[in-house]
Amino acid sequence: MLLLILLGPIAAPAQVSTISLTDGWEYLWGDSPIADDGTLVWASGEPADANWRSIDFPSNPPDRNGRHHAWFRTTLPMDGEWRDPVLYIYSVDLIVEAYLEGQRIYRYGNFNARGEGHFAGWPWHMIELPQDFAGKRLYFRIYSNYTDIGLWGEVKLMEHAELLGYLFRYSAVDLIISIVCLLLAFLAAVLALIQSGTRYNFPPIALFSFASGLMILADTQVSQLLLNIPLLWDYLAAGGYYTLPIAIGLLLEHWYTDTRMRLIRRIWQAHLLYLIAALSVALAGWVNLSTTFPVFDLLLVTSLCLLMAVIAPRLPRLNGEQQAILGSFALFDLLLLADMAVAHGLLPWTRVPVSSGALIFALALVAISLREYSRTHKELKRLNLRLEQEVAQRTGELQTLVKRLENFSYTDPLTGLHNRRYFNELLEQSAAQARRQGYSLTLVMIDIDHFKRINDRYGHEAGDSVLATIAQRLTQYFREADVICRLGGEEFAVLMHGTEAYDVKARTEALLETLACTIQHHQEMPLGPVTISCGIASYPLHATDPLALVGLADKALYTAKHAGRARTHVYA
Ligand SMILES: Nc1nc2c(ncn2[C@@H]2O[C@H](COP(=O)(O)OP(=O)(O)OP(=O)(O)O)[C@@H](O)[C@H]2O)c(=O)[nH]1
Repeated sequence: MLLLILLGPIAAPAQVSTISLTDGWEYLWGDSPIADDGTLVWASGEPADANWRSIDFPSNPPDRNGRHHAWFRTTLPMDGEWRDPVLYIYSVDLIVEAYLEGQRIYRYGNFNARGEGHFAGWPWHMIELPQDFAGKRLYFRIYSNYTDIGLWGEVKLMEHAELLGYLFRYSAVDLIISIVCLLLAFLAAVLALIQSGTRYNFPPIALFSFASGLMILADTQVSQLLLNIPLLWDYLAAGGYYTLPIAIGLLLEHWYTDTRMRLIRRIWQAHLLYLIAALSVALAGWVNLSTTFPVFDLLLVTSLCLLMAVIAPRLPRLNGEQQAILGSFALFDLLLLADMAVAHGLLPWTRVPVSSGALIFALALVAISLREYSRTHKELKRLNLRLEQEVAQRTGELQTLVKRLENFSYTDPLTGLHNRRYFNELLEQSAAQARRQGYSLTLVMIDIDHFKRINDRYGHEAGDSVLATIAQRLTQYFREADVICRLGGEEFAVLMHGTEAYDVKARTEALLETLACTIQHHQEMPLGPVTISCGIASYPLHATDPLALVGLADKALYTAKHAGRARTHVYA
């Protein structure tokens, strides 16, 4: 788009010293007789002068009546000084020979002995003229089995050096538009690959942009400078042109779900069939490529009328985007029809800006498709966000669950105290800290005396109840900083930070006294007093390694048991 804007002023046709050959044309139906010396009699004009009739432009004289030969002539103007003069012709239907006063100066296509030949493409023509051409008669011998016969578009006299500039000025915009269309086709094809199932699907857009880009490029006059094979360019132009209704049909098809969809499908299928058939028979040499164009034009006009008849009643019910697509499509159609009318001589010759129509249509499609794409993208983003929130919420719930599970794995279910696993980990950590920071650590091992008897006498449930009560007592009795664990069975451990064994001994003895005075109950049944024995060991008083405290406190507990139970013993 930027290039288009920048090249706008350059592309505007500048005033060059050209002369349009619009006056003094004459025509003659048929082909010239051949003189004894092999020259064409009409090329020098004299014997048949009386039969020449005047015509506004050397194309399609009246009363053709199926004839395939026509001659045209004019007298070259006298004005101006010329250094390297050439005659530029926009196009010729179909093959041509040019003579300047009997001398053949140009030929395009091959004439056989009967003066006939095959279609060789529709390029522009440049005929070099001698410097002294002024006032001389110029003759054109034309053969055409096409609907048109003669020269086409414009015939201009200009300096050789000016011709390229002239062609470029008229082709630059088309060249850029064709590149833009091909680029759009590439982008749409990429989007079609990565994004499927949107309302405005990208494959027909890619096809349309590619077909129109190809058609515009092939029709651009400078394309002949890139590759001088006119017939190839005409095949490419035909391929692009014939593909356009297929792409449009594919695009419109999925707006409908009823019988109209089938009609649109039939239309694009008919065009696909025509594309294949026309190019095949032309390539096989059964017909000239040129003759496939008028048939296609007829088919296209019919298809456009049908499409419009299908779409028009539904127009008010279409959304804004669909209306925009149809608006640009209608504009493009009008330009195509205008170009067709010019090509068939129904309108005076002019350069119809078909390429701009194609560009507007392709850009409208792409803009709308990208909007749709970004809408889908936003929706996806919203869904993603919701998903992330849900995942975060679930993760939070999961973390709570994990925490609870962790608690379970560190808690003794009967007493609610920490279990042996917790004790082991705590001891490891506390030992490391005590070593590093040099504070003391005391471990008290507590075991209920003759617990087996309680179980045996009152039952297991009563035993459980005693365990829970003792645990409760321990919790109440020791400080919050002291960690009480049930190591298993009727054995408990209390780990105390920053305390010495003998301070702790006094505390445990006070506990023993309290317990000795307490009658335990189970379901209001008195069980009698329950006593405990304690073994105490301290770091660094008794061990150089805090981890050794378990063994030492155990030994002290063993001593307390052997000494008669219901007592506390400090490791010695
Ligand atoms: N009710 C109940 N009994 C348990 C539990 N865990 C262990 N026991 C019982 O506790 C008793 C422990 O008995 P012993 O190891 O002989 O010890 P004791 O009878 O207390 O004897 P001393 O420790 O020498 O005073 C066993 O009968 C175990 O079955 C428990 O969770 N609940």
